[in-house]
Amino acid sequence: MIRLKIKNIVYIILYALPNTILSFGIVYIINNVLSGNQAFLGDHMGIVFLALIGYTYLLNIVFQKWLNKFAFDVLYDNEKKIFNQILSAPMRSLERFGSKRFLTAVEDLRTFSQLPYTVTHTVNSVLMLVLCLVYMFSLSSISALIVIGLIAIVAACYFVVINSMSSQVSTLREYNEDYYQYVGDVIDGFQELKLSFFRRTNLMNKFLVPNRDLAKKLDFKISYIFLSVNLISQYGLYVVIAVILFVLPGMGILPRADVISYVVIIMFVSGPINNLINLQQMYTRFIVANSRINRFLNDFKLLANDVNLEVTESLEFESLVFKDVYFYYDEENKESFALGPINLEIKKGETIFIVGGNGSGKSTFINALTGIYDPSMGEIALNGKTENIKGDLQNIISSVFTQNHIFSNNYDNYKIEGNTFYNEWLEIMKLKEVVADDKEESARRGFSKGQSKRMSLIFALLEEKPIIVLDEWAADQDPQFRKYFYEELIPKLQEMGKTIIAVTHDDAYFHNANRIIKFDYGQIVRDVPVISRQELTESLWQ
Ligand SMILES: Nc1ncnc2c1ncn2[C@@H]1O[C@H](COP(=O)(O)OP(=O)(O)OP(=O)(O)O)[C@@H](O)[C@H]1O
Repeated sequence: MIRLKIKNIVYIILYALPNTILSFGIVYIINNVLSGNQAFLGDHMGIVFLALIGYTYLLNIVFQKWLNKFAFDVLYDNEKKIFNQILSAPMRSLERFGSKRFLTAVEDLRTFSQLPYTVTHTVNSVLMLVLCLVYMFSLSSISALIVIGLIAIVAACYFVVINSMSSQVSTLREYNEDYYQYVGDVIDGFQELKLSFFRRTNLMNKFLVPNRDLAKKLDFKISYIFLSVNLISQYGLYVVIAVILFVLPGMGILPRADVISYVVIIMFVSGPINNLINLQQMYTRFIVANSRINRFLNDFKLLANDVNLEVTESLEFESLVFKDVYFYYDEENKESFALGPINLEIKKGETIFIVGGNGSGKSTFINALTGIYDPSMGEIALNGKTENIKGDLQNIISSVFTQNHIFSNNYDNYKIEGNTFYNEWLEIMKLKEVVADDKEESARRGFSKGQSKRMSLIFALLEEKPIIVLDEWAADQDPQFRKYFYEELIPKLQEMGKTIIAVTHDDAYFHNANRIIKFDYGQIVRDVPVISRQELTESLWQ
């Protein structure tokens, strides 16, 4: 997800070099003034000193601006990318990997808001460290080597511990993914949870509490280790200072006169070293977040035929033909449920009821028909065309699914305000008293299940597509409205020239279709025209 281009590296170098020289100037002046170097005690040195501070400040501001832009590009562009990816991903990917992956990817991305702070501090700290080491070498190379050796030991201890942490940080994220699943269950299944004491306590005691306890333990362990390691670095520096004060001069390696410079340098560099150590945990988090986002982008990768599915022009519908179409939920496991072979032709203006027992494959068939599932085998021809028809299919079909959803905003191209068709259908759907006006917010308020299905059907009709697919639409309607739907609304939709494909269990109204297709074990076991009610019953159930 994050790739440093040559241009970015050049920017960092352009910032780092002058910043290094200026910062070095600051340390150099401090040291020389402290050691009483006459050349540095004039009045002008104060002005030079302040000027250096001013320049480094300005340089940092300019760099911060560039870095912030880079980080915000990464953050906000990837937010859009992740949204686009999830919207373009095949339904099967979402079903397979779970929608919580989307939530956690969005959260992982937020980690990168810390990127500018982390990078600036890292660059500054590394430079300061390098400069101070160079300065130490210029005073006494052997002492510098010993000090570097000591710092390297402290750093090595640190990195060993940190490296062992990334898998634990990753495990913590997995606990949090499960946690989000429970959050989703509480939001979506609140009623069911309210209804059952056992369900509530089991969710709490067997899932949420163990999950949060494990997460807390691990989070605490990770924070504790990070904290301990940070303390090692701080106290390690005191050890280094002790060596400079008491060991090196005693061994005659470091002249007494240079001890002050060494200590000042070490004190000066302790801030950057601590920074680098503290920032490591940010890098660990970045690495984990980056690899998780890459995994998300990879798992939900765009399928070529899902990209650029756009409405180009309104398309006439003539026929839809399935030729030996199969669909497997699990391609590897041939024992699992399979739809197919499906062979059928749907013609313009037909009213087809899809019937069959639970789990017989009706909804799976609807998903294949609407292009939501790609067939595993076989061919679907729309108006005789078989290549790249997915976009066309979606341009001619509107649908109300079993679990309909009324969006919080109007994401469609129609307007409902002042729309006579909309107002007319509010009357037809007997929603006029429920929805007082034709404002968007009135159409998107809370409804009863049956009312929300009626509203979804109005929205589907507003799309003005020739085929309308309804999955158990009438199941949530009261008996009166259900009768009204089959006996008046369906004929009205037929008059409008719609091709209707409706999944239904309402056998009392099967005769209101032109054709009944019955599924069993994923296959079409009956495909009968409706001639009379009597004949229909015989041909369907015998
Ligand atoms: N997302 C899925 N992943 C794996 N298997 C699935 C998935 N959705 C459905 N199935 C399986 O596919 C089979 C057909 O399910 P489908 O939902 O198409 O049946 P249906 O005829 O619509 O049933 P119902 O009348 O209960 O709505 C079932 O065995 C079901 O378990």
